[in-house]
Amino acid sequence: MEHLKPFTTSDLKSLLKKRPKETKFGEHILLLPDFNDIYEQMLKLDVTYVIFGIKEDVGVFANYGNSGTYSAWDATIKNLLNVQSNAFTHPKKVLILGHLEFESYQNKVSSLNQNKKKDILKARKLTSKIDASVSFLMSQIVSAGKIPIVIGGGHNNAYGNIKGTSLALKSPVNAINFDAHHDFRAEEGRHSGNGFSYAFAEGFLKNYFIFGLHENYTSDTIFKTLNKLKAIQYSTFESMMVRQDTNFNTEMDTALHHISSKPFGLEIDCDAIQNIPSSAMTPSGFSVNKARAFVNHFGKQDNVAYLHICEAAPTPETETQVGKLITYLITDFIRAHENI
Ligand SMILES: N=CN[C@@H](CCC(=O)O)C(=O)O
Repeated sequence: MEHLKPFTTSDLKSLLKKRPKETKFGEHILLLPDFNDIYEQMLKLDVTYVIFGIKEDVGVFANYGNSGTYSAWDATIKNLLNVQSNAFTHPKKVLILGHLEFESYQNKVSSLNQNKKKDILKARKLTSKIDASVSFLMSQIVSAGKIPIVIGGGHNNAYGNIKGTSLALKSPVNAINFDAHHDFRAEEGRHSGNGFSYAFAEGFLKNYFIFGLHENYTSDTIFKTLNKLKAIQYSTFESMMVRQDTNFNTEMDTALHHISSKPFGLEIDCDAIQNIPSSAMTPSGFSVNKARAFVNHFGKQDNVAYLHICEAAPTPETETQVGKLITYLITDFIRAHENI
């Protein structure tokens, strides 16, 4: 498959840090022996989760955001492989597939200027090409009966995740989004701020819940749109964590009620977590432990169809912490789902 870079045994060897009397996660995960007909191979494998990365920040650029989401996969994989293999982490249930790489698009975008309208349009066209790869890979994994765990890239990739899952299941799907932003901007060409509006308009997304929307970053027009649509519900960060009109657990239950009657995507935007390097880093947001509790709550649902952790933008100084954060979220998800 074009753009898919396999994760190989030599990649594994170079990242795994073995230690006597310990067994690391990476010593028990599965890899594909070759990359011909990955669907057929996945079908035969006794794994539940297929992990892959998306190395891109084209969609964030196309939405005037700060780049860096390209690096989240590399930061994550070196950390994930080196956590412990034990009764809590379930590595034998995991296939590490590899990552989607868009080198020529990334190079192209590095020569574009966000202040030029025509350059933004070029980046939006490239984003829709990325959509095609993401949705195809997602549809292959979901059709093979597995749960994709998708790491990295901008939130534009929610579109490909939802579309691919919906095509595989031959039905629209629901989604829950832990996010400071609605990502329901106008259909003005694809970017990181309109993955859900495109998926909704095209009939791939049915019920959508935005959890922890920041009131300062949602326009009046968008609030009117969201309030008009029955299929969309939201709770704001301020209503839970500042004014305390409601609370985190009550809102998780409201959200669950809205989305869990059919297969749903679990979308975690790292810009909802306080002080995490991301495309829109925030000094006011949910704690890491709240994010972990959220993943646990939705990860343990029968109908969860995939997990996507996106928008983290690590630097060389922060990559260990970001990799560790994403690893906690991945293992929380697997642990919750295994204990259903
Ligand atoms: N949830 C993420 N959202 C996008 C868009 C934010 C916005 O459009 O305001 C991002 O940070 O890139």
